[in-house]
Amino acid sequence: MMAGLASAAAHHHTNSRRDLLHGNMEPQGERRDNIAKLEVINNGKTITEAEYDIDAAWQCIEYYAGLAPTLSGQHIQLPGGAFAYTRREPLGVCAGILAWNYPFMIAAWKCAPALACGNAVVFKPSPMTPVTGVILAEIFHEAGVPVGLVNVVQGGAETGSLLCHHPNVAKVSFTGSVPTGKKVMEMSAKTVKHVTLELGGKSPLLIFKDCELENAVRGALMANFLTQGQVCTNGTRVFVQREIMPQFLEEVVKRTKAIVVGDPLLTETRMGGLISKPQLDKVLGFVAQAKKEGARVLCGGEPLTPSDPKLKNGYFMSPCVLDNCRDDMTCVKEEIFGPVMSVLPFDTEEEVLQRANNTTFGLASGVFTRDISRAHRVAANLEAGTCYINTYSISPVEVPFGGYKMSGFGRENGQATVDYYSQLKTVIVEMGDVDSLF
Ligand SMILES: NC(=O)C1=CN([C@@H]2O[C@H](COP(=O)(O)OP(=O)(O)OC[C@H]3O[C@@H](n4cnc5c(N)ncnc54)[C@H](O)[C@@H]3O)[C@@H](O)[C@H]2O)C=CC1
Ligand SMILES: NCCCC(=O)O
Repeated sequence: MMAGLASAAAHHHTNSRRDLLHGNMEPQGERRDNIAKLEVINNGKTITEAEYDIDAAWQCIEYYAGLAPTLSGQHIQLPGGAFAYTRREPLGVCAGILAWNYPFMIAAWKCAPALACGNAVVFKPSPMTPVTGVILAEIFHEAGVPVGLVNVVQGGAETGSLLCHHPNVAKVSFTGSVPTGKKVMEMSAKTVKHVTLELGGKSPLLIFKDCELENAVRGALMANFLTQGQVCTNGTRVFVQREIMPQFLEEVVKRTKAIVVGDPLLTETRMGGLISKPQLDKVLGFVAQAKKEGARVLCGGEPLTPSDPKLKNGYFMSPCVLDNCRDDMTCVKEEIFGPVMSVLPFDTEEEVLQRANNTTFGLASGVFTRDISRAHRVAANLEAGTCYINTYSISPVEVPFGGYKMSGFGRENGQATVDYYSQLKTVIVEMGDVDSLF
């Protein structure tokens, strides 16, 4: 199969990539609503968030469709009239191994730049969420993408491992946990594949006393409770300057308690069910461990059964705010991947920067302050691939997304991603006689 994909990629490269991507890719109206509903059923996130994800997916495809015709090389003049130029060429077959938290959107994040750079794609959704990735592939097909250029394989670890070992796969782009990411890198090393790893995080959110408190509270909620807290960039270590801790906690707890948890297909619902029973048990286990280590549960952290009988077998829990946290606690050190916010007091900028960076992760970070100098100084000093100033959790397609440290490497979205889905060929041209020592 991979040889066929490689030839599809070559054919695609010599045709107009922009035309392929510009074929009617935008799912509109009823279709967009249906994909969003399927995403809810697939994943458990709310319909409001799922609609956002579907829109973000086609924005990504539109963006790379626009970028495709701008890809170009460089002309370099050499002594004596000789010159060189570079060509940006595809890698070949790019494999995507996906997580379950953003099934449709992440499939688009992996396909769009790969296709724009002239590659073929084969991606594997998580076995927890196999549905909507297939729809994306169908949309590509309907839009005129040649057979063999975008492919979906279903399966779990074994299928993922086959992709990482396959000699005709040129690149693997992986989204998921750190332990699996390490395995993907190791397996891909055997055939020296290009690798992008989008892994986990334990991101810090720094809230200074001079912040606009209302926005800081909103930011902290967005940083913790989207998609039931199952978001890799989540700012789950919320450092709050001691002087404003009481007001901050009062507001955050009041609003966390007001989050409507329940049927994710209803537009008024703000939190749906977690992905699986094991995930729910794992998250509740983190809350239990936090209590044991001295954290105080200010709200939530309990399994929840919505009143609607059809939801009785769902994996719901009440969103949780933990106070009295210390940096050495398990809930502060490990990625929980559930709706659990840990709040920590701090006194000085220097101290909080040192504590914020004291982690092996480095995916995202955030700062709320009205002091513009502080904001940029803190952003420069935080060890993370993204730093939000006075906002959190947005991932516009125009902007590179990816990690530092054990949160991974390579980038998705933005122009920078072209570097990770293409390779440069240098062509050197002599205009005169060959200089020879022999
Ligand atoms: N930071 C993030 O974006 C994510 C973090 N997680 C964390 O990871 C934990 C485990 O969740 P999983 O879905 O099992 O994550 P995972 O990282 O094991 O799986 C992600 C993807 O990798 C595939 N995979 C698993 N083992 C593989 C292997 N040996 N070779 C190649 N592919 C393989 C899976 O089928 C899935 O498509 C969660 O509880 C959560 O804490 C999970 C998903 C996303
Ligand atoms: N805001 C996008 C996050 C994507 C991810 O969790 O993989």
